[in-house]
Amino acid sequence: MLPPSVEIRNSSVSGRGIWAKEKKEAGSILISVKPHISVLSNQSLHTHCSSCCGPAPPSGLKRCVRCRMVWYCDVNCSSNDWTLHKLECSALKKWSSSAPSPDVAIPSDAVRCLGRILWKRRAEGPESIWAKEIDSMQSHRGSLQPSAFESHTHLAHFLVRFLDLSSPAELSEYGLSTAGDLVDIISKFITNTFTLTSSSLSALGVSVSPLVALINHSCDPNAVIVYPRCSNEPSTEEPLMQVVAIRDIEVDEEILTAYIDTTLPRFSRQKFLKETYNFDCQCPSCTKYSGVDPRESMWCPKSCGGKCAVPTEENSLTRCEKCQTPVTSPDAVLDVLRVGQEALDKAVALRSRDFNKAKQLTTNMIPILTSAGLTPACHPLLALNELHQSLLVSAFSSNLTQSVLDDSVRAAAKYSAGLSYVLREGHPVRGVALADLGKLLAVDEPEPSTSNSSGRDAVFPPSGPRRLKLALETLKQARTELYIGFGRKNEGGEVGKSIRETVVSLERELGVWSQGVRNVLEDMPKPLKS
Ligand SMILES: C[S@@+](CC[C@H](N)C(=O)[O-])C[C@H]1O[C@@H](n2cnc3c(N)ncnc32)[C@H](O)[C@@H]1O
Repeated sequence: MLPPSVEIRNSSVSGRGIWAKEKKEAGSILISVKPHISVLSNQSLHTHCSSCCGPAPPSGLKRCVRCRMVWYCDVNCSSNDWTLHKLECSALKKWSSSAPSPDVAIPSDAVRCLGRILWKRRAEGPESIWAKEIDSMQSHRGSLQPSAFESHTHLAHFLVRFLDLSSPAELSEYGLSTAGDLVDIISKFITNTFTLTSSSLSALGVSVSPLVALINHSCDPNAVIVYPRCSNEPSTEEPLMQVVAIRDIEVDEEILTAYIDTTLPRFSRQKFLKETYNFDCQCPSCTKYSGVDPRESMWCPKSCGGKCAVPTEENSLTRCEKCQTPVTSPDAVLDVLRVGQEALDKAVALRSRDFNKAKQLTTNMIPILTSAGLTPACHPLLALNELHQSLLVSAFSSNLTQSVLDDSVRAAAKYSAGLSYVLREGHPVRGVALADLGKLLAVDEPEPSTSNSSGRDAVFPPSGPRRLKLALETLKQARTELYIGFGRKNEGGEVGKSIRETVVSLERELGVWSQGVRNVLEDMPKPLKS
């Protein structure tokens, strides 16, 4: 159901879209729906519930006893999912028994999601509202990009195997008359699917909502899609998908979200949008960016405080926007950007297989990119700092030393600083990054510095009470941003909730510390009055 404050309109450039009928403030929830279908990724299947998509409850998840591949919070969640799961349960068993190796024993989330769409379509009937809403989603069947042929063919091949179809005639059971109809449903899926995320924005799988899929794209969006998860309890309403305004939206303004990671440089964004969504983005960030784009920026070679655009193959002569000093060795910068991207791709791929190698790569690469002059907002330095922070934090459980903690704080601070140039205030990614930084600053220091010298004070991160004060300020800023990004009504979602307690305990701790100092001062011998 479309809320009364928004409406569907047509645009000559981007087809249908959703427009605001009322003025909406930043942090307003514009749309709140349960997606038609949500499916966990293979990695999340045993850590999250396949019905409400929430994390494992304290008592642990319970596995489906038949296929032994999907897990649920409890019997309520499993029975809520049963009407759909019963259709896929035997298909999952069959797939796994014929899989050539254990790492391909479960079909991808895309194949499982398409399977669920088709099974549900068959169960509801092609004339049902549910099926009509799915059918109404945009398809690019007639104008597929050559680069998309392979992914569509792959998906079609695996889907046919998953549904156990032995002839094209069997497609009719699902309301599809030809192989072209299969391509159509795959194109609808690719064009209109969202990443299902946790309450702290980790990718969990995919979801499909024909209503939210009506929203068009901008690289500088005025709204975001979140799954704030306001209760830890399993619920039939979850996963709840919400579209939240991240800045004030005027009457008759189009609501726009970003389909892609907008911290990427323009070339990568445009390539991805063309290949996956079949359009050339004409948003202001792609066409009218004035000044140096922070995603592709480096510091002035003369350190005047200004920035230069990083050189590209097409334009190697770039200058500081403030003092006009040219970038002296553009080829060296181009090499560093290329090597940095390769290291990022390799570290992401190694992350789950060889954690230490991934950490070594980010540890070695970040100083090279930094000393080449890239700003913390520049790609791929921003992404490397994010990855480095998360790799260091994963090392906490085995070995928390002061230096690992300080390195994590520094990486988190650089990541947050970089994001602040690229994403507007209130973007949930900024809010979560600030919350992570604040929480790291609030971790008990294994070996706090006892030095009060001014030299030590200049070092980042500070130690002792100055560190706690910084933690408190960071968490308060995070709370402000999370209230926008995850919706004011949701009070910042689960991340907002999780930092509230830390803020209270930090205020208490700092209050106790200040009182302690006052007591010591009062106890000091007073100078004798002359
Ligand atoms: C999720 S759908 C959005 C709704 C779609 N406009 C419709 O009519 O159903 C995504 C598709 O909308 C179009 N689209 C979205 N944002 C666009 C934009 N900024 N410029 C041009 N086309 C856009 C593209 O065709 C894209 O593949």
